[in-house]
Amino acid sequence: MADLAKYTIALAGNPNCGKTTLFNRLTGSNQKVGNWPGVTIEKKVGSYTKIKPGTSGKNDGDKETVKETVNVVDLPGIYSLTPYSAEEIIARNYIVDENPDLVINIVDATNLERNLYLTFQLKKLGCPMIVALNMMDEVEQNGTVIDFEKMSELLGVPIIPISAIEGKSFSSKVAKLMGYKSSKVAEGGVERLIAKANDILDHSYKYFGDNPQEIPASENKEVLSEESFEKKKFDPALLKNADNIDYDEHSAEIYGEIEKIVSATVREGEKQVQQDRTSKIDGILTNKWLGIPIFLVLMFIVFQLSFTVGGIFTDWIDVFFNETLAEFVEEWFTEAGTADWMIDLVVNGIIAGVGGVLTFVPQIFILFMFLTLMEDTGYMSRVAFLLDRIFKYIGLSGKSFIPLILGFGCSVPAVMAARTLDNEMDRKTTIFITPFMSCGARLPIYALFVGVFFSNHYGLTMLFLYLLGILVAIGSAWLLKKTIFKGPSSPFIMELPPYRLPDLYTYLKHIWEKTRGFIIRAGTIIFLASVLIWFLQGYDFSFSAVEDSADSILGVVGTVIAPIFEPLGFGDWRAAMSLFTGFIAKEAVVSTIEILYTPEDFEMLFTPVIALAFMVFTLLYLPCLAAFATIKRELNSWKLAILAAVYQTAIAYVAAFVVYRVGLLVVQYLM
Ligand SMILES: Nc1nc2c(ncn2[C@@H]2O[C@H](COP(=O)(O)OP(=O)(O)OP(=O)(O)O)[C@@H](O)[C@H]2O)c(=O)[nH]1
Ligand SMILES: [Mg+2]
Repeated sequence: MADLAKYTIALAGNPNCGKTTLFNRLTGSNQKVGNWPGVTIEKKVGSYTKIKPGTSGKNDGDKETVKETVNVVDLPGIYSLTPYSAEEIIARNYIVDENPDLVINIVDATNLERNLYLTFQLKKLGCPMIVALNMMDEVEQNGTVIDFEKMSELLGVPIIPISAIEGKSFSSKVAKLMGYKSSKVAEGGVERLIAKANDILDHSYKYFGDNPQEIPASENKEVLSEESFEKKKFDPALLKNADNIDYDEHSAEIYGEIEKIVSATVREGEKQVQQDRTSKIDGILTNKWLGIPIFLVLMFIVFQLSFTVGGIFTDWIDVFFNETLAEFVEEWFTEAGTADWMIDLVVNGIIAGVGGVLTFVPQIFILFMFLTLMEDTGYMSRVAFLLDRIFKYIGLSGKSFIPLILGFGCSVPAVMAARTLDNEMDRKTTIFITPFMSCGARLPIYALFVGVFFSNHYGLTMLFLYLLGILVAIGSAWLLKKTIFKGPSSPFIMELPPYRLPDLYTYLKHIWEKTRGFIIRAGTIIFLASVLIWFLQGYDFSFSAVEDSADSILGVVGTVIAPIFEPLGFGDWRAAMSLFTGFIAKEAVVSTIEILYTPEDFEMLFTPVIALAFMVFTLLYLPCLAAFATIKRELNSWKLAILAAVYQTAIAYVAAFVVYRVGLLVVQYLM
């Protein structure tokens, strides 16, 4: 098999038209799909293999099968080739500069008028292309009929109707089970699309030019002989002018043309299934008064579920690590005559540290289930819409809310998602405030503390922490927009996609990927952090073992630092050091606590008020190393990145102080 890719196909289309869904189907990848525009912000490359023409003589002894690799590039969505924001420029430049051998232009068939504009521009550019008319399942549900052949003739490009979500095999069966009306027209569409793409690649058919007459009619396509076969790119000279083309020239005429094509080829159905469903659901979920309370109640339910349902599994895992596994290893090692320090490292370092984090996998899993569902159904863009009113008031675009919600998962992709904001000041502000959104890695910290100190009010305490994060983010945005990132904000133009059932297969795969990521972190970075913490708490500066961990390296350093946190209630050196290891990864706070504290000490040194102040501090203080590095990269400035970290930590300090003091007063007067 050839190692180097022989061909490259680029997937181009409007935002939210299903490019990544198709990409995942074509290449077996698992890139992020979500029901809102602007999910993909970087180009992603995957590949599939095809058989080299003339080599597939199955029973022909002479000819072995030679496979060729076709690279498929998933691009961010664009409305036109005159792009505005960073991720649109990536997509546009890829098509213009990298000369892909073929562009598959994915068109949302439920929204032809808007989507075909890009098709016209791609034609203007002159690259070889096919149109994949996606979402055919939805088109058919409405009873709409499209005359593809005629449309293909009028447009001058081959058109293949597909339903990327039904894709192939397992997924399509699950899609049906989930209530998807499978699309008759699009059945096998993805396979037909691949065949057509291969056909074009094999024969270097050139479908391009503004002039449909130039497109070879199917019967007199130039078929290359096997010997003379060589990869032929379309004439790059055509693209030399790519930068000089005024893509928006004659846009009124183009829209006129599109209207003609659509009215000549589309017979609208009677029903408007998606629209009706969407407006019904939106009547409640985006209601002016009910919208936000419903969102809060949903969050509360999720936290409560993660505690009650996840809690059952959490207990089992806890018993497994702290009793079954720890005892087994200890016995086994003792019998084998393993050195005491080694037993201590494995049992009290690794098992306690890594196990302490893994205990919370079920809780994380349930939270991810909800967040992913929010993203996949389209509810997330509604929340953005609801909060737009508040955001507008503070001068920030509602678009900022998407990176913010992604921040509930992990700050790294969330900070990157701020690229979708075209306004530079809005983008920087969003990057600054995204880490205030409580990421998944912080959940184990709360789960640990809330489980011990607030088990009767689990959902409420969690909701309080998450809301505090949101409020601090909003307040900070207001402050930043008034000071260092002054400037007008761009209007919110995100369209609300129709509600869609997620494709169960992709959905489960996404949750699994996220959970797996969490488990892998526990096995790698938390593993190493646990070993390090174990060493630092067991040895002093001359590397000799210490009896009392207060004399250890960690103990000595911690004792110097701890007074800083005294006013916040947790001036204990162990708590202080856990905040430091938390910079490596947030879960390491839990590992450190598990390694350093005995359960008795833990419950004695923390009270509910101190626990709350501690959680508030971990919620708001500087994010982990990976997030910090991302912030630095995206802001492209050490100065700003450090400023962000200092700002976040200062806010955390003040907030934890307030919570602690107010908490003490409340306890004093009420209890
Ligand atoms: N009903 C239906 N939904 C689809 C189909 N293809 C994609 N979707 C859904 O459309 C939404 C958007 O899909 P994506 O693949 O993320 O779209 P994209 O074009 O990559 O979007 P951006 O990366 O934001 O530009 C998701 O909710 C998909 O599940 C389809 O054929 N039928
Ligand atoms: Mg995408």
